[in-house]
Amino acid sequence: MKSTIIVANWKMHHGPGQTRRYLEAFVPLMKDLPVDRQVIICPPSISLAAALEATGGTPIKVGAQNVHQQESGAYTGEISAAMLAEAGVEYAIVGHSERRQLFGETDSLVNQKALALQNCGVLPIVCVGETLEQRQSGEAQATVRQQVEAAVAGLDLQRLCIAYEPVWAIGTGQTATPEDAQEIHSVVRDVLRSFGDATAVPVLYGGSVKPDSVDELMAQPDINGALVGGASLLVESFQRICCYQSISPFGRGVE
Ligand SMILES: O=C[C@H](O)COP(=O)(O)O
Repeated sequence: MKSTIIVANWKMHHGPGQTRRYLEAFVPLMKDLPVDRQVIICPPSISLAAALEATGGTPIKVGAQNVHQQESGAYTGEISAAMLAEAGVEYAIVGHSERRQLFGETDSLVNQKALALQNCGVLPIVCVGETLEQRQSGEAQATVRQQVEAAVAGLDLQRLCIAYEPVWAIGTGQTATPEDAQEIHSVVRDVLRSFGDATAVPVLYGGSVKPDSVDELMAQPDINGALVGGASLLVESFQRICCYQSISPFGRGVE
């Protein structure tokens, strides 16, 4: 796996036509992408085929935003991990806070989804993060620790990404300070150590990442990439995020 992972989560934006137009403009700009970077585009399910076609033969990968935990069955509107794999999708986000808050996804369900993905050769990007209330009551570390412990059980650490996304920073323009983000990332790393080779797992930061905040965030020793929502919707801002200039005195943390 590349040492820095930049993921675009388009959420419910960009249908197939817009996906094609975006990638026609974006893909050529990635010729200047530093070699240590992996860019992953996660469009809505209906745009996965368009994204796969537009990125075919390029280093850009495509990911889904969700998956169902069962192999198949009467689950109207759902998509299985095997279907994603068959289509050529290599990554999938699971446990995004919007799924947890709006669709009632629990830690246990997130774990089942991640296991289903790994069983089909799709790499899970597992999201964790505390709410504002939890942060203000001093429970940020404990919340994230518990989410990671539950999500990672039984998973192969060699084929996993974690994304730390403080809920209060998502879509608010209020990015965590690099120091606050680093503090939680080191907690994530600590939990991962109890499961195996913690250095194998890229830990991404998400929550109002913008072109002008990405450099400092990526300079933190335990931050190995970014999960970008709003700023990934426009080609120009996402290109600037992907091609950020590393100012890290540490180098990247993942080997
Ligand atoms: O998955 C992406 C995150 O929810 C961050 O979204 P945002 O960059 O719009 O805050």
